[in-house]
Amino acid sequence: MNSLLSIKNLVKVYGKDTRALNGISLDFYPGEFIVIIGPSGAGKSTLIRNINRLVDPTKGEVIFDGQHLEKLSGRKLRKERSKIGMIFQHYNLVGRTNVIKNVLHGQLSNVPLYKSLFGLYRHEDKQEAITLLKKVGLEDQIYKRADTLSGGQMQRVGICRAILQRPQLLLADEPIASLDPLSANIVMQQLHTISQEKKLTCIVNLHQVDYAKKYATRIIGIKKGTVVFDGSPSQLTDEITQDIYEGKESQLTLKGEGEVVEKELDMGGEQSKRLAVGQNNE
Ligand SMILES: Nc1ncnc2c1ncn2[C@@H]1O[C@H](COP(=O)(O)OP(=O)(O)OP(=O)(O)O)[C@@H](O)[C@H]1O
Repeated sequence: MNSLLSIKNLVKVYGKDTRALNGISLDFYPGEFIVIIGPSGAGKSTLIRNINRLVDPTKGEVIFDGQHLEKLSGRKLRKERSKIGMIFQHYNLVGRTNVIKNVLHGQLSNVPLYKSLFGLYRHEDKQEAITLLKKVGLEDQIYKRADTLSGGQMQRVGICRAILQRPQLLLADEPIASLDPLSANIVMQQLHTISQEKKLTCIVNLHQVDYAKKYATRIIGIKKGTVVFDGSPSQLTDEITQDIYEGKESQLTLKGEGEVVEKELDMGGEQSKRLAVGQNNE
């Protein structure tokens, strides 16, 4: 099967020396529900944000639907981006606007500006927005202002908005991190159900390993900007999980040419150790 998204030797360095991604290569296939796990600072958000170019890669390739996204800009980039839906931790809704209009914003890239300004959305889009909102149990909230909803309800609106965009790929950056356990479970369940129904490829960053095991078709473990696990939920043993999360929180920094230094953040900040650097690392 051809991959929908292929990432090759992706490196991201923030500022002068914060190395968030350390040369990641991955292929993602149609219909996969992938959960990315890893400790805080591992590079999960950076990886997701490099895919849709919310963050620009320092080096490497992001090939989506046959296009090199790292090389695109302007209209071409916007066109490819419109095929990638995004769900954010803090929902990113327009609070003073009602729920259905927030969902219809998902279609903005396909609607001429003057139409969106006057709220002239296509009938079929409105119908689909209502169907989606009913599906996630928000039929009574359709005309309420978004900022009157609970966090869990807001995230379900976020899911509907991303789906109405009719994407090929759905990215979710810690979609349940701000929710209570009950709301988190509902949101994960609905995200999983809808993306499986629509046969969407979904990449989700999560801190909760139990949800990863429950919903993912494939789990990727990231540690210090490197893939340390890539397999099925049943292959993710307690030992491997412990290995991914064990150790002190640390940050990779660049020192001079080709030398990476790992700084242990919880040891007063100053204790560093030199790492062996492979051929592919910069
Ligand atoms: N905009 C930024 N500017 C500078 N450094 C950044 C920026 N964003 C992230 N970083 C750094 O890059 C590294 C990876 O961060 P990232 O947010 O991708 O990790 P994460 O695994 O998503 O963490 P968390 O689970 O806590 O959100 C960290 O060392 C972080 O401090």
